[in-house]
Amino acid sequence: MLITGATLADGRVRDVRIGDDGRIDAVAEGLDADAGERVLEARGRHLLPGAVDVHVHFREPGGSHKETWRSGSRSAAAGGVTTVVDQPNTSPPTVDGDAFDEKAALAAESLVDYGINGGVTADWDPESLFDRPLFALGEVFLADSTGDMGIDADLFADALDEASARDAPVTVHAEDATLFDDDALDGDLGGVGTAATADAWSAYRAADAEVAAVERALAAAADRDAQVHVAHTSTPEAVDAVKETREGGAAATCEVTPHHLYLSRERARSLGTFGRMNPPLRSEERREALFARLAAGDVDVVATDHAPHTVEEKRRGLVDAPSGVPGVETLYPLLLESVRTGELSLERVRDVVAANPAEIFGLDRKGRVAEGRDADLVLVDTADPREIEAAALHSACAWTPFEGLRGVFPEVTLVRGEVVYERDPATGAASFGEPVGRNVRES
Ligand SMILES: NC(=O)N[C@@H](CC(=O)O)C(=O)O
Ligand SMILES: [Zn+2]
Ligand SMILES: [Zn+2]
Repeated sequence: MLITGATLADGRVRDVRIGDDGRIDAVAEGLDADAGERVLEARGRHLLPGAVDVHVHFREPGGSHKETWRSGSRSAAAGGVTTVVDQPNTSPPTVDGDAFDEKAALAAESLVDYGINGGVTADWDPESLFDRPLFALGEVFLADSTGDMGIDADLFADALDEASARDAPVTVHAEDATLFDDDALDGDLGGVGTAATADAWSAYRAADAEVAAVERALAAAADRDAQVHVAHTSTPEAVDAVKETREGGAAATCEVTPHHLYLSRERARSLGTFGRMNPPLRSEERREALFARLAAGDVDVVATDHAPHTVEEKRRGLVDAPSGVPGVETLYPLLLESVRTGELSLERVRDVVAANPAEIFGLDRKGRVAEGRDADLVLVDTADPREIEAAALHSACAWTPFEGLRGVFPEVTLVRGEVVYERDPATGAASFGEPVGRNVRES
């Protein structure tokens, strides 16, 4: 295939040839189509690297009423995400080789490339996990979240040792449950769907509880020479702690989610229990400070923590509703809208969703539009925003916390040269390709 006249993230206008092996053959000017070669005319549109979303929950095995590998990967493809990394809090949890194999068989339904993370619980089996093409350890839960996989400091230290011995990164969910404010959940919470409910959750899983856990996790990892990636940092303080640790010479990176960048307690009042997630939404002041760090280049990765639950589940009262919001399909769209409005540079967005996660996790064929890399590509008209509406998205959970915000959505998404998603710009009609996804740790 030949893609002609595309604008790259750095502003260069180039033709891009994709070889039969699904890799980028050439990025150059003035390439001519070979006989029989498919040509994608891209003039006036941007060609970006497919996003590498290192934090999704596709729910299989065990939660297919919330999401499946098929529905989740369709949602990813429609949002320009070409690689996803699935987290271990499924049922059964991915804590040993058998559970890994069960998940890997289901992931064969994926339209996009994927990694499968291994989890840590009291009865995990590192030997059999690392025997498999494991992506990384994580998310290792330092407090309970969906799946109740919270572990103590000793087990976390063991996990760091096991990972460090094999040069495997460790993604950590850092909150300290001993610092949660139980009083926040007492009294009248105002009922389902009200501002009081979401506010109570944010007060309960307090910002300090995250910052303390992040600092401790960074220190424990540095002591053991382990590579640590802090998932979903919701506070500017935690982002700063990661940056300082890295400047001190340790291998530490942070990730921020779109919901912590675009929603806050003040902005998401109407979400009620639909706005409950871990770590929770913070104040508008903290959100702005987090966004400023993204713009300044202090955020390493933006990943979604795509955590679908059904509308029926999210409608339960504050204490019973599960934590988590979907987001894999709106990652690139929200960030590209911020490019359109001048808040972020396109190169920054490319780096935090594609180039950086690929580099941090050692995916040397992903994350860049360059010769020799996999042709995981997104074609998008960056001047054409649409209103985000759940009805037009593809997650099985059928709702979005970003309803009504604007997003810039892909027209075409390619995984190793195969078209996995195409949207007719005139009618908006979506069509999907075959499940070509592969485990990125298998060559
Ligand atoms: N973020 C969440 O609130 N929920 C996630 C788990 C997690 O990432 O902690 C889920 O799997 O539902
Ligand atoms: Zn988490
Ligand atoms: Zn998660």
